[in-house]
Amino acid sequence: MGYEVPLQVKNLSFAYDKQDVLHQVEGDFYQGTFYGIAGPNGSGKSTWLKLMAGLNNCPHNRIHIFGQDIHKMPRMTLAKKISFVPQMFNMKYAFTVEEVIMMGRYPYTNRMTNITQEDYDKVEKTLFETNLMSLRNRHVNELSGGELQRVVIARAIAQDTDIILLDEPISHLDVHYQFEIIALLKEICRNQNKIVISVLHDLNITMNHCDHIFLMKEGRIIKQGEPLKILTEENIDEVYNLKVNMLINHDKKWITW
Ligand SMILES: Nc1ncnc2c1ncn2[C@@H]1O[C@H](COP(=O)(O)OP(=O)(O)OP(=O)(O)O)[C@@H](O)[C@H]1O
Repeated sequence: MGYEVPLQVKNLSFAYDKQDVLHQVEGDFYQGTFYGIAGPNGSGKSTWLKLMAGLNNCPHNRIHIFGQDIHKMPRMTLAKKISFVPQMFNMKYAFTVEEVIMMGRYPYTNRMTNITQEDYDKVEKTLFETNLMSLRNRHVNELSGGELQRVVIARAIAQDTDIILLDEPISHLDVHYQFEIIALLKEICRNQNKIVISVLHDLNITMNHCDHIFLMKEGRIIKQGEPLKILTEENIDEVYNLKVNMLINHDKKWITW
């Protein structure tokens, strides 16, 4: 089936039981582009991301991935197209870091019964890229929150999908790893031509690193576009009810309050 937009969301509304949470959300997503979704708590960011990940029961004909309705895609086909890094995760079992990253290869290994050299190579490369070599044999239930977060991001990278969705991926990371993970996501996005979509609360990171952002409020997209045009003092006041100042210094922009 033909398509013009690799990932397309059209007129998407969604409710949990009787509570309407998303209202006519729309977005076109292209490869090689890093997208941010920002907005206040409870504005529907995670719900939208979960619908795009196929985790919530998506209405028919609202999300198309390479021309196919996500609603009709078999789970394993979807798992080769989209990886998802959730906001909350707990790892109760004593798997090693390396084993958890290998779990990202699940869609390619006939449910882990046929792990090939390609899968081992991919895991090795991911361990290196995400700076997790020194932790590879550690048990994930004994890691710090930040270390675990890097492992879950690494698992998504090893899954090698066209689309990577992340829900606040840097919230537990110190500034060094925040920088490293954002730089890695941008590099993967550019060099491997992926669509990366991340919910981000840090407006300065969103401003300086995303190519395109969606600003949400109460289940609606209020504005979308290039960060510098969207994260204006007026728009931030409208969406967050907060007076901020914008400082622009050469190629860096800072929002302060
Ligand atoms: N599983 C659920 N069942 C019922 N209501 C839910 C569920 N998940 C979220 N909600 C509600 O839907 C609304 C949007 O939640 P959502 O998690 O999508 O917002 P968010 O913008 O990601 O918020 P945050 O920034 O706090 O993570 C909220 O009112 C929330 O209480």
